[in-house]
Amino acid sequence: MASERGTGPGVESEVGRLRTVLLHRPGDELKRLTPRNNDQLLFDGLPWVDRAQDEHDAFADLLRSRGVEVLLVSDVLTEALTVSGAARIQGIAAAVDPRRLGHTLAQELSEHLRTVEPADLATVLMAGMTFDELPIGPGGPSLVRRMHHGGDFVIEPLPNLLFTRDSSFWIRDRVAITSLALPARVREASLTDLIYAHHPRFRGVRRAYESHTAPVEGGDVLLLAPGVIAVGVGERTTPAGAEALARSVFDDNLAHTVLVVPIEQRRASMHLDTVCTMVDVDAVVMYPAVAHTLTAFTLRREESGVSIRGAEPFLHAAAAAMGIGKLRVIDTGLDHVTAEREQWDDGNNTLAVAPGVVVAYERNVETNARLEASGIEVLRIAGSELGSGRGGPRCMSCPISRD
Ligand SMILES: NC(=[NH2+])NCCC[C@H](N)C(=O)O
Repeated sequence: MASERGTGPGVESEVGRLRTVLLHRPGDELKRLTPRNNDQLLFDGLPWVDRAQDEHDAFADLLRSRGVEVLLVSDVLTEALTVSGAARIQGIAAAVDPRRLGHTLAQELSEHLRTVEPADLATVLMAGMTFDELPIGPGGPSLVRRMHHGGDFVIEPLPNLLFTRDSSFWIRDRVAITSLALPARVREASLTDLIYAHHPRFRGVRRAYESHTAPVEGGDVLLLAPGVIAVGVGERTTPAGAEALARSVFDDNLAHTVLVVPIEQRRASMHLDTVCTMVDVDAVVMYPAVAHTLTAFTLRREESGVSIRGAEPFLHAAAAAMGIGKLRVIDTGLDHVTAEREQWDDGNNTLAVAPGVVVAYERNVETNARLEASGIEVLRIAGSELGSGRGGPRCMSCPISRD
């Protein structure tokens, strides 16, 4: 079981020594991708699954070699489903959609899934199910069953589960279950919700941000310093989501300042962490094209309510909120084309395992060289297959405990 307790949960920064992290080893859900559905499922190609798993294993091993405890979604999900009947009911209810299946089939399928072993149920919840795979006999007549093609999904697969950053994140000792913006990802949060509600390891953990309406995704949330959070607003997190998150962290005393950062609404910059991640307590790596144009609204908790200032340059607003003279930007100084290519390949999407030590994709040769020239230690991983989902080391990890 992955449930022996290591360090207690809690995350207050982007860079404190990483103790425990939640990853998802890509599995059968990636085998569902075809040239017809990959766009909708938010992959830019069809990854070679075995190789993606090798790359991911190397990523997890690298983290372990640095003393990080790695929890895998499939393990904690299976464990939660094993110990809790309520978890099973919750997972099944979120996966079986009567609007799509009709009542007859939805009921039959739910009944069947209640009898399935936890590990197999976990697989169905992650990898989905096709009509061909429906294990149940004809039962009552179902027009739905007759009219769908065998390869159609009875339960949609969740290939983006790989990006554990987006479906939950921690602020201090609380976990936030996010509200994902795009249909292909909405159900992911039902699994993180289930894990944190029912896994014995997380018993008693309180929630942050309980709004399940306005979209907020973890890739948009950066914990710049204790009490200071940056939230990107663009393709995923909405203004209403950022506002709701700010109010909620103020109410719960988890932060005093939230910087709301508008980012371009396009795929290349879908989350704030695709253009900016922290590499040290006072340093970020940023996509050069936006480094000096990014702005921020500063929301502050005041006695009289919430004040809003700005927008003003992000780097100034951030340094002021963090109480430091200057937020260092590692100047990747790249020419436009290289910078754009490496941004697309998640060169700015680094995961800090300690201040000044980051995991990065090896393919972003120039960005990594600049990071090293600035004194940052870069731990390189392969990502030729993992990267086809457009996510790097930060997106693929949800820190649960940092010093
Ligand atoms: N935090 C991140 N940048 N996550 C990347 C998520 C990639 C995923 N394919 C999506 O489009 O949603």
